[in-house]
Amino acid sequence: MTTENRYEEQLQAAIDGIRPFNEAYARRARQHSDGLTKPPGSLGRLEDLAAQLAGITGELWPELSRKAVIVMAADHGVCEEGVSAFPSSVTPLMVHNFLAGGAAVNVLARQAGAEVVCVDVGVAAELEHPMLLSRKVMMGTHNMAKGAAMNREQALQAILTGIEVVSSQAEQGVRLFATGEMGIGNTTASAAIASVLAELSPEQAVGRGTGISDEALAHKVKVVQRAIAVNDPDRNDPVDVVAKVGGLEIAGLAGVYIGAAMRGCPVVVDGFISSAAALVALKLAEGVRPYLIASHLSHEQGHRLLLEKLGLQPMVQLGMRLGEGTGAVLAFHYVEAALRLMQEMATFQDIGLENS
Ligand SMILES: O=C(O)c1ccc[n+]([C@@H]2O[C@H](COP(=O)([O-])O)[C@@H](O)[C@H]2O)c1
Ligand SMILES: Cc1cc2nc[nH]c2cc1C
Repeated sequence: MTTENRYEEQLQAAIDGIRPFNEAYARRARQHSDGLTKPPGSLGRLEDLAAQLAGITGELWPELSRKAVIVMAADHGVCEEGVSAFPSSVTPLMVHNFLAGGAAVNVLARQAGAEVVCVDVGVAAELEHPMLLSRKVMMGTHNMAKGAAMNREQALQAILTGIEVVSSQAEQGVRLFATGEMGIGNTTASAAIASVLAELSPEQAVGRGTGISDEALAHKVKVVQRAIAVNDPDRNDPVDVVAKVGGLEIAGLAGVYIGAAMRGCPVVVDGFISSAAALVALKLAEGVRPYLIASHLSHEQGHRLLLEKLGLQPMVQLGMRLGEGTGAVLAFHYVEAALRLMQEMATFQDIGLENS
């Protein structure tokens, strides 16, 4: 059997292993929240979140205090087309920053009591650090405007890496995940994926990323159009799409969603890139859907339409467009709030009001 076939089989086995959502527990959580000392439904999305968490875990108020953001890092050959405001050399510098604890995501993770797990799935520089998970599939992708970003085997390897990282974290006791990424050029790859898999036009999907000019934005649209024309990705085959016009960190994050669903763990989706990865995961395995929690609406132009296509509703809009998992880690506070309300609020029965 070829390596590629072996990877295909491993991915299929993971997809087949996704745990079904427990509707009965979601209903029980709703009954419980209706009995709490508030008008029914008055805690809005927090009540939906509590019901979702119960359905995911099969527990009324699950213990989710061990939490981690998985930050997948990789580089993009398409950067040679001039699609980002920053050079690819920033990617390894930011990986060092994550490992030293100095990036925005580190600050927000410390505040939320979460671990930052940094994975090199394809940074175009040699990286070594005791805290870095070195899972390099290749030294950055090829330029998708000229040919496939990677081959199918590499895309499968990156997806399996995401599944493996989440499984190992879950085995170490982590129960709540967030997705994050670092990769100069990855809004171009994400826009191409959104164009093909969510059927957005490149004009709708392409945004300013790290902050490009009007002129560079028009050029970035053309680069995405060219990448799709040159590679002709098969929209019915998400692995083909992420291989030809995607990125290693995006494939890795698709694996993170599948791995979380296998392990019965909720996973909070960050911004535009993390949402493009969620789209790949959902096209691979619809069973991932109930495990996804959208966090924020990114300032990146295509994010609103992409979330609509995904059927996900973000909790907040803060004008953020950083990535790294920053928006998702902020949303850990809402997850914890939903659980604490369920667990700590008095019921009508407690205060002597039986039939509210
Ligand atoms: O998460 C988002 O919505 C988001 C929006 C714009 C930019 N980013 C981050 O910026 C980098 C990609 O931007 P660019 O312009 O290089 O494609 C990458 O490291 C992302 O984490 C992230
Ligand atoms: C400095 C910097 C930090 C980032 N974090 C995520 N993407 C980024 C892009 C840049 C340029």
